[in-house]
Amino acid sequence: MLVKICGIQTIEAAQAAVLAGADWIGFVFAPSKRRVSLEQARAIATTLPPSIQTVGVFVNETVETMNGLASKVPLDYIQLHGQEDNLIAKKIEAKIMKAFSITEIKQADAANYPCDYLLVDAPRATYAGGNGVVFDWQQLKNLQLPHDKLMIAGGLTPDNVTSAIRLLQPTAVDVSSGVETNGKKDHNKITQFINRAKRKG
Ligand SMILES: O=C(O)c1ccccc1NCC(=O)[C@H](O)[C@H](O)COP(=O)(O)O
Repeated sequence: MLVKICGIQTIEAAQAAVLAGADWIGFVFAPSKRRVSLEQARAIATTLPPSIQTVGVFVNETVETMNGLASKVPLDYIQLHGQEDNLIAKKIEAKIMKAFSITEIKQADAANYPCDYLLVDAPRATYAGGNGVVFDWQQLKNLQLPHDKLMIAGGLTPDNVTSAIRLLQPTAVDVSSGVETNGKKDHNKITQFINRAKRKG
């Protein structure tokens, strides 16, 4: 099981994710309480070992801005978290995670989207993502999405991640709010989440 810890804003939180065995850390460049600047993301990225990959999260951003940040941070993946169409994805100069809200996803659109991972998230709320809301997993189970590209998110926590994995059999899981305490990344929760997702300890 691959794990992405999203909304990283400090070197300490990034190191906790690295130590716990995360596969990706996410930097949010969209409107969010977790938004980071290019400089913040770059300062964190320079401390990372090659074992972990970086993801930049964007919502309906211009291709020029996304490709610019991908080369400057640098970013291994761009996560398209808005209503970006296939043509946008084809112009991205990084690997791609495409996020779909469970209320907007259409099976054919998702299955044909040119991306490395299909991320299914909860409905948009205050922000496009990172709202800590669980959706009805049965709705996703009813869609026929390729399991080898499937990533799930939306209100996952150390307590529910095992059940979500058992039911949906994704390749990867993604979390932000569920590994925070009082709005800050909680290193113990990061470790617990990753251990449970990867069935360690
Ligand atoms: O995390 C954010 O603040 C955010 C804001 C705007 C767009 C996307 C955002 N996050 C994207 C993610 O990949 C989150 O990990 C995902 O939405 C799950 O978040 P959560 O429900 O808080 O675990």
